[in-house]
Amino acid sequence: MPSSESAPLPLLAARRLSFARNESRVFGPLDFSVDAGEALLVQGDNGAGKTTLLRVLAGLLRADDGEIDIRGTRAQPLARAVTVAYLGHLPALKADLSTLENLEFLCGLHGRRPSQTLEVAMGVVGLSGFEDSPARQLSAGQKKRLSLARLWLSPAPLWLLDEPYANLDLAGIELVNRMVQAHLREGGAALVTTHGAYAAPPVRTRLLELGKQS
Ligand SMILES: Nc1ncnc2c1ncn2[C@@H]1O[C@H](COP(=O)(O)OP(=O)(O)OP(=O)(O)O)[C@@H](O)[C@H]1O
Repeated sequence: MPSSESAPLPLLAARRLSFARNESRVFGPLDFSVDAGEALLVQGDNGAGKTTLLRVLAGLLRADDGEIDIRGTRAQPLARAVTVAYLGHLPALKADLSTLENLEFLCGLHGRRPSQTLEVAMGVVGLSGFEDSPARQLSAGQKKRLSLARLWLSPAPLWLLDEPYANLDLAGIELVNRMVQAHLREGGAALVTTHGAYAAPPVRTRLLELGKQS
């Protein structure tokens, strides 16, 4: 007898997803899904297409073929905007605004979890005391931490993290892993790109390897 309760739909599902530049395939066709409460580790060598895949999932690039569903429905721009938080290689900060003003600006654009304050987020990422510093005065690792504070404040359940460990010291790497763990515990999900498994967050993880398909 069929169960009256069906399994929850994956937060994100991709089918036959592929991307090409100048008729040369960058990745795909790929099939994968990510459930709430789990991480998908996207691995591959330099140039394998990890950043390109995340940009396609974030809606910044258009796939050549395939489908992307969010909770079982074809991903429309509005659904992506409220579902996805994208942490790219570049920090996306306003150099002349203070760290706190940057967070205010970004929360104005992307929203904020009501349970969190900007000051608490600054503390979570180890930037207490830097509230009034202009973003341009931050080191590369501090800029990454400020981007992590923005992520921490985001209400979006799906994190797309492109090389989140880059520029971070050991404590920063542990911070990313703790943030991912906490996010997944609260029902979120994360796609994390990395060159190797060395810094993978200790959470329920699926693996997607790019550059291996024929
Ligand atoms: N804007 C662009 N124009 C043309 N080709 C590009 C562009 N961006 C990336 N590529 C090419 O697309 C391929 C995939 O690049 P991508 O940045 O997605 O790889 P990656 O796996 O993220 O690499 P890395 O580990 O070095 O960050 C590479 O061959 C790259 O040269």
